Amino acid sequence: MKIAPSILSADFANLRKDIEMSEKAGAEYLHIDIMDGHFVPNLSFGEPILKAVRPYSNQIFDCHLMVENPEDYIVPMAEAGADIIGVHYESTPHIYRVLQKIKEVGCKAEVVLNPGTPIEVLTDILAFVDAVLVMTVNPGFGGQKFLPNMIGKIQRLSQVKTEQKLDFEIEVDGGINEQTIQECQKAGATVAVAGSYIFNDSNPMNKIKVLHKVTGD
Ligand SMILES: O=C(CO)[C@@H](O)[C@H](O)COP(=O)(O)O
Ligand SMILES: [Fe+2]
Repeated sequence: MKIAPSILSADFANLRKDIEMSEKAGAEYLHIDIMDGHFVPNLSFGEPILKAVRPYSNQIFDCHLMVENPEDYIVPMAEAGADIIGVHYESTPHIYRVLQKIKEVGCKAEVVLNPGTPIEVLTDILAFVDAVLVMTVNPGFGGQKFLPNMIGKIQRLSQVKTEQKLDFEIEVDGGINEQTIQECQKAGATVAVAGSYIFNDSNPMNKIKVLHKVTGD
């Protein structure tokens, strides 16, 4: 499985060091949580941080937008170095337009679902997206407990993917550790975000390696 360390739980005073460590440990993605204090009840950081760290990593920059009016952030994120831009289905009445805009600027288009949003809302856009991010906690904060009900949702999404012979990534985000990552993988997830599990440990590099190891990489 591909691993996406979430810098929300990194040491902000030593961001470059943590990012370089995560690449050295073999993490394929770097997960960047952009929160505006409106769509979710928390503020994180914006594209200046992305721009500042971009020169120090060759990882795939996976930007998870938790903002209102996501269309306003697509061009700034792409210019700052995003590779994948994830937009919440719940954050716009025009999800298809926003996903189109992401592709127009040359990034991969990812749609994100809150725990309470069923996969059926994606029926008519699944063939268009590069990735679906299934939130396995309520968005807004790191360090929350994995919601086990989300396993059935990942399974159903994976089943649709197989039946329709589609090839989007299935990403999971929230409460991922060495147990929950294996349950998500069995259900069909292909990418896992992990924040507090990695960065709250005294040996974060080892934690990234453990996640790869338990998922067979
Ligand atoms: O998008 C989010 C939270 O809204 C995440 O990406 C968190 O950063 C994951 O943190 P952990 O649950 O792994 O601590
Ligand atoms: Fe996230």
